[in-house]
Amino acid sequence: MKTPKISEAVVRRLPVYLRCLQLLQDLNIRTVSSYELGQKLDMNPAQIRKDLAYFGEFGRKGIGYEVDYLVEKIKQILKLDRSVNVALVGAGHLGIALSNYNRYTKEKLSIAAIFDTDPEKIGTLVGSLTIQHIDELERSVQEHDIRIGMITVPAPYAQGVADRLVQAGVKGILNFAPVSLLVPPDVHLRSADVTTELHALAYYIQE
Ligand SMILES: NC(=O)c1ccc[n+]([C@@H]2O[C@H](COP(=O)([O-])OP(=O)(O)OC[C@H]3O[C@@H](n4cnc5c(N)ncnc54)[C@H](O)[C@@H]3O)[C@@H](O)[C@H]2O)c1
Repeated sequence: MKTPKISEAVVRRLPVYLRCLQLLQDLNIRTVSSYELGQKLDMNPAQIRKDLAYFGEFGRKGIGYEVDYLVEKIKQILKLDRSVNVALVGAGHLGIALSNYNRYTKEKLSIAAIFDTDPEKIGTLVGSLTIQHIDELERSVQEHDIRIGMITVPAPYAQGVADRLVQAGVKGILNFAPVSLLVPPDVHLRSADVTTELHALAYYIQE
């Protein structure tokens, strides 16, 4: 099935639905209505129905959505029904924590290679992965068909790492370094930053 081009806002909401539905699966809940999903996610049920209707008629009147079916459909839409290999660059405190989390994930999306420049770290194991020198990046991206790069290096090195990931053929980058990066228009860049989130929260909690 060829999926239609969908807005970024919808692409961002689909993983939220997916995670909620997978929690329902864990509880052996077979069907769910848009109203119940809306309650769990603190979202408008009409918005949820609209988002999901965009990809086909998943729900049934009076029954709602079949959880297993919807999980599979959303995975298909997000292209999570096939393997997505991720490279992690920077095997420091944050990089190792993220790699350890990776070992418990049920998804086909997983960290397939880890890189660093520190000679003391290269050759050591993180779970089942051996930390490789950054110079192995290009070869490894080809070998493992890596599509996404995660950057967990200190800020001054992040742009250089992004450039290498792009050069190697990576099409998505998740940047954790506290710096704005430049990438070509065909590369999707997202940033995750606990500090800016805390700064924004600080505004709301003052007396
Ligand atoms: N987004 C967030 O919420 C968040 C939270 C914590 C830390 N951070 C950021 O994540 C980054 C890593 O933090 P940390 O605490 O893990 O640091 P760390 O010093 O423990 O680890 C950084 C690692 O990057 C490696 N490195 C340095 N230059 C490299 C290069 N050019 N190529 C490959 N590897 C290289 C280092 O050898 C080291 O192993 C920093 O930029 C930090 O500011 C972000």
